[in-house]
Amino acid sequence: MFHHLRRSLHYAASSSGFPKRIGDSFAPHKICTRTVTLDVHMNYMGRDKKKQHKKERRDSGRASYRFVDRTRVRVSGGSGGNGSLSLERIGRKHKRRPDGGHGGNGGSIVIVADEHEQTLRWTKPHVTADAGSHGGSVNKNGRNGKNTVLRVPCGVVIRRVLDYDEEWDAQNKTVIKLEPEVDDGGDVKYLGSPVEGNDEIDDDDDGDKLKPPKLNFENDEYDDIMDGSENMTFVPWGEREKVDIADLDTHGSYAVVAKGGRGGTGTSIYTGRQGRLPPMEDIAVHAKPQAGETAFLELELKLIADIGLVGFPNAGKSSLLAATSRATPHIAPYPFTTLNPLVGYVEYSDGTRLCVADVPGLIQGASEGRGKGHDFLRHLERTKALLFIVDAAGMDGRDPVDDLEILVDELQAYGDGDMLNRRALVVANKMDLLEEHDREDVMDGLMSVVTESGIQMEGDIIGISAGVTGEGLGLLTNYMRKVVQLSEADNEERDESSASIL
Ligand SMILES: Nc1nc2c(ncn2[C@@H]2O[C@H](COP(=O)(O)OP(=O)(O)OP(=O)(O)O)[C@@H](O)[C@H]2O)c(=O)[nH]1
Ligand SMILES: [Mg+2]
Repeated sequence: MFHHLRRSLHYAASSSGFPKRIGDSFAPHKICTRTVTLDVHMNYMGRDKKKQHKKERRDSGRASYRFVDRTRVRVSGGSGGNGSLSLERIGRKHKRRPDGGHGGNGGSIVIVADEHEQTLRWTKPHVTADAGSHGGSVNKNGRNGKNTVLRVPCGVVIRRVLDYDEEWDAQNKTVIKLEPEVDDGGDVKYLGSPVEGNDEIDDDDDGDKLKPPKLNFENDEYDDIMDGSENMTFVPWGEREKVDIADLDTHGSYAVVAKGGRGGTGTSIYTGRQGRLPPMEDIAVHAKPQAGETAFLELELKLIADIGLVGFPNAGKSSLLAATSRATPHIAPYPFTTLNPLVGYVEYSDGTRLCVADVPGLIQGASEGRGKGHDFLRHLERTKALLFIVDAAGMDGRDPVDDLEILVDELQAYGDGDMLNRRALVVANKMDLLEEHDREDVMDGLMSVVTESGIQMEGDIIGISAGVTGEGLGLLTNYMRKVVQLSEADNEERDESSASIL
């Protein structure tokens, strides 16, 4: 059938002055043939249609990407290539000239902060870099393996989970690999395998290939093992010691998290040396490449925004972001409409712009983790200023003054308690629903909370209507810029004073 169609196309093409044969190098002819036959395929073959449909569905899902702000990944640098043991025969004599090339080095894994990235989006649990290729005869050195670059958003903290035989050297900021212990009997054992009577540890009984015990979390043995060994250092992933190895907070900052292995040395290193070659066994030892480093990492994103919105669910945070920036957050009259932090940019006529983070609503007990409080508060840690927003009309039967008190208490209780050591704005939203005299009461109530608590408020409390009339938004955006400028000046001053102390 298709053959038939192609032929008719062929005739059509030839009659219109196109080259005659299918597969001819003349481009228009090729294009014409391919597009038309593909269309026909789609009509007659359901499979292709299904494929396209699937692709469309996939693409439509991509538009609203999944926000991931915490992930675990295992990274391994590539191993080096073997050095070549080649010896070139010279003439007819039993003379050999070493001509083996060196192995290439393995690629490393590099994590780079990129301002165009929004989320920790790759999902591979184990990322590896290219291995170096082997050296060859005639002095051919192996190619170095390519580095694998992982792009992450700015504000990612990289934590390394220490393995059972690793230790953190805080002074040099490196991970040290511990040597296996050798006991009195000459047996080698790793620090992580002090479990006595576990036959699984050394099943081939050659003493030097001791592996850490495999812990089976599903059966009761695990508890027994943990009870019986006080000095045991082998602990499951989740409970192991973690160390911060990098904080990628600016665009372009990077960290090499797993180095590639060095390539093996080829025999060409002995070219031109006087005397006999060392024994082949020795050469072979040096020709062996190094394996790449492996590391278990935890990546955690802490948004870096100029202003963070702090408020109860339904206070109108997303409405404010939508009214002042080009961001399009979901807005709806039920709590926890926003489930993932979202960033928008407020633009000013002079070209400056502010990055504002809409963080999901906080509730009482958020500082203890209630309502995913820890996950949301984390994103406020690095903001330059805070914007407290309360629902002045109390639409959910809440009281704006109580709300502000609770928010302040929660921020105070979170982490080191330094959340409130930054400048802030206090905003009363939904003012369109209030009568004139009610407005004054609310403002007075909020003001008393501000004076009692430790909020470093800039200017007055601002009344707005983010979702309906838009009143007060112009004033608010001006205040937002001012508060960020003041906060930047504070930070510079602090940096200067700390530098002068040093
Ligand atoms: N009358 C009035 N309603 C508003 C105003 N601003 C927001 N709303 C309404 O309040 C409801 C909640 O608004 P959101 O912007 O989704 O609130 P949110 O703080 O982002 O809520 P979560 O995402 O659940 O934390 C929506 O139904 C809005 O239409 C306002 O100024 N006046
Ligand atoms: Mg919201």
